[in-house]
Amino acid sequence: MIAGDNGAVHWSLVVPLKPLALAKSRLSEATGGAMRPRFALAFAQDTVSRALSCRTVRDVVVVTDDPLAAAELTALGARVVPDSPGAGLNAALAHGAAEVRARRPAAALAALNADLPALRPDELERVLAMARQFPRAFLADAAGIGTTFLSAAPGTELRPAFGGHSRHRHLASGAVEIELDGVESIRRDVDTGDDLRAALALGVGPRTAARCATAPAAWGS
Ligand SMILES: Nc1nc2c(ncn2[C@@H]2O[C@H](COP(=O)(O)OP(=O)(O)OP(=O)(O)O)[C@@H](O)[C@H]2O)c(=O)[nH]1
Ligand SMILES: C=C(OP(=O)(O)O)C(=O)O
Repeated sequence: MIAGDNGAVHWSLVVPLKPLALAKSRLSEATGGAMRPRFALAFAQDTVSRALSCRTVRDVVVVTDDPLAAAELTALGARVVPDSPGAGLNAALAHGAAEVRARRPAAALAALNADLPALRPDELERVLAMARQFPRAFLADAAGIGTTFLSAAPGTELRPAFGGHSRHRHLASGAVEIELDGVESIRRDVDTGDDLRAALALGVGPRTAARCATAPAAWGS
């Protein structure tokens, strides 16, 4: 386990991101098809930028084949690796986790969705502090059906089972559910227009706010 000066674990986060032209398909109705990739990029930029600002986050590895997202997220300080398995979300996460452990076998790592534009660093710090107490731990999404965060302590495989009703699958796999009050920003993934309105109510990062400001009537911003 890598510990900082004050004994805090330093985490590697693995963030999966679909090619922007395909990402956030359920948002099309709310944003229009032409704008949807830009929203998907803004969500990822706000997620990665705020995750990188956490004191206990050592690095963020983004798994994506999208060239624009790769350039923009590299500029923010992320390390981008291609989605070489090309076999969906869980294969991409396993690949990202293997990339982290190839460099640092004793890394504490966690998967984090790229669609958390309201992410607050203080809330992520609390989730990470709780997660370090368990071999594997996860946070359910705001709906209580899916998952937005899954961690693996050093020496433990991530074994991601994201997609659809993943909360149940992660519980069944033995991962511990993190039940903390006041971490809504990490649970608020954005799939639909209603999700985006909920994220805006929590307070989104600057790139998502700027994107919503181009259509204030739709988002009330
Ligand atoms: N690298 C990679 N990331 C993926 C893949 N599928 C989903 N993701 C990412 O996994 C996270 C959770 O996925 P979803 O919430 O379903 O996002 P999405 O697939 O863009 O949304 P929909 O098109 O509406 O299903 C998001 O950060 C996605 O970009 C994949 O095949 N490869
Ligand atoms: C990927 C997931 O769900 P969604 O596609 O609904 O965000 C999940 O919650 O595991």
